[in-house]
Amino acid sequence: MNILVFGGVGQLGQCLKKVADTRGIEGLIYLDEIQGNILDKELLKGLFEQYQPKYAINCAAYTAVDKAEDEIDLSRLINKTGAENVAKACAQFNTTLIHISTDFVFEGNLAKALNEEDIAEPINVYGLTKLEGEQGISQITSQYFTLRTSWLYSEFANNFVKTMLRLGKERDELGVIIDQVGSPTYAVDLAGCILEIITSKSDAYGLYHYSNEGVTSWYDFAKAIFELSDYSVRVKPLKTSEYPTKATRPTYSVMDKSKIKSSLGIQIPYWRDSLTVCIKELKS
Ligand SMILES: NC(=O)C1=CN([C@@H]2O[C@H](COP(=O)(O)OP(=O)(O)OC[C@H]3O[C@@H](n4cnc5c(N)ncnc54)[C@H](OP(=O)(O)O)[C@@H]3O)[C@@H](O)[C@H]2O)C=CC1
Ligand SMILES: Cc1cn([C@H]2C[C@H](O)[C@@H](COP(=O)(O)OP(=O)(O)O[C@H]3O[C@@H](C)C(=O)[C@@H](O)[C@H]3O)O2)c(=O)[nH]c1=O
Repeated sequence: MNILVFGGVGQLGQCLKKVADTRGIEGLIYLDEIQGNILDKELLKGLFEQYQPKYAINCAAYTAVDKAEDEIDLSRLINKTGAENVAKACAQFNTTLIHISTDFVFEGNLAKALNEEDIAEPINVYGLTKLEGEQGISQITSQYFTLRTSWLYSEFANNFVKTMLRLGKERDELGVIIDQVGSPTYAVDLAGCILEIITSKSDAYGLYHYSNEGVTSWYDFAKAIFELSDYSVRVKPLKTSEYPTKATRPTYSVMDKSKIKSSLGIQIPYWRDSLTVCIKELKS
């Protein structure tokens, strides 16, 4: 069984490789942005003809949240048009699409865990273009799983955990935002979830929320990163207004994961337990 992985050398792509190799799952083809450029329809057609994939996993995305504010066209091209291109190829070749989206589709102004039925009202360009991608896919094929996730980190590529550890080596004190709350997600856990969906051969297609269990702020997350890594960095709590960024981020972006647990039987680890695993991997 062939499985095409677009964005196969990004953070989630590398986590998929790690988990698939550990579990002995074969057939995944990891494509970088040249081998599997989701903007090149002819290239996609050739790949689908060659591999006749049962699944395509779309991890390819424009993920630079602040930069997206100045690069709306490029962000939309990759997150909307690119996702739609993959969906069209999937529809043509009877391939199931597994697509990844984000908690940043929500405004995040309510202290409530949001489910898949809640209205998405993005407050930044990245979130808007990811929502457009989700919507485009659902109009092209019914054979898709879109998984919204949040605050991804891992031992691979760039992410908040690795940024904190890098800055923690350079500075004695760091200021980190305390009034933005969400659920960190170990990308290795998300990769495991994706592979469970594939191996279960589920046809319960649709939109799902997946993050690690529990809720925290970026500040508390940073504190936990340093505690578990035995770094003696002082972390200063900042209000959002004290750490200006180009893109506005949701204040409360916690997702309700009941649907993925009940419909697909996915078990989800608690964020701090998974962070402990990741920090151990980074130390080893
Ligand atoms: N990171 C996070 O915190 C979160 C991510 N997500 C979503 O999860 C998914 C995976 O994210 P993550 O692995 O962290 O992101 P990464 O940025 O690590 O990986 C995305 C990959 O897509 C590649 N890419 C960009 N443009 C194209 C293109 N035209 N064709 C093919 N590949 C392309 C990038 O290549 P290059 O680097 O060369 O541009 C990169 O390798 C994305 O859909 C993202 O929106 C959701 C919530 C949180
Ligand atoms: C580096 C740094 C960041 N921050 C804040 C800024 C921001 O509010 C928060 C996280 O910053 P980052 O830029 O690392 O993360 P950011 O790019 O906002 O992360 C988001 O990425 C996209 C792709 C998603 O889909 C989201 O789920 C989410 O993970 O931490 C500090 O307060 N202090 C710091 O030293």
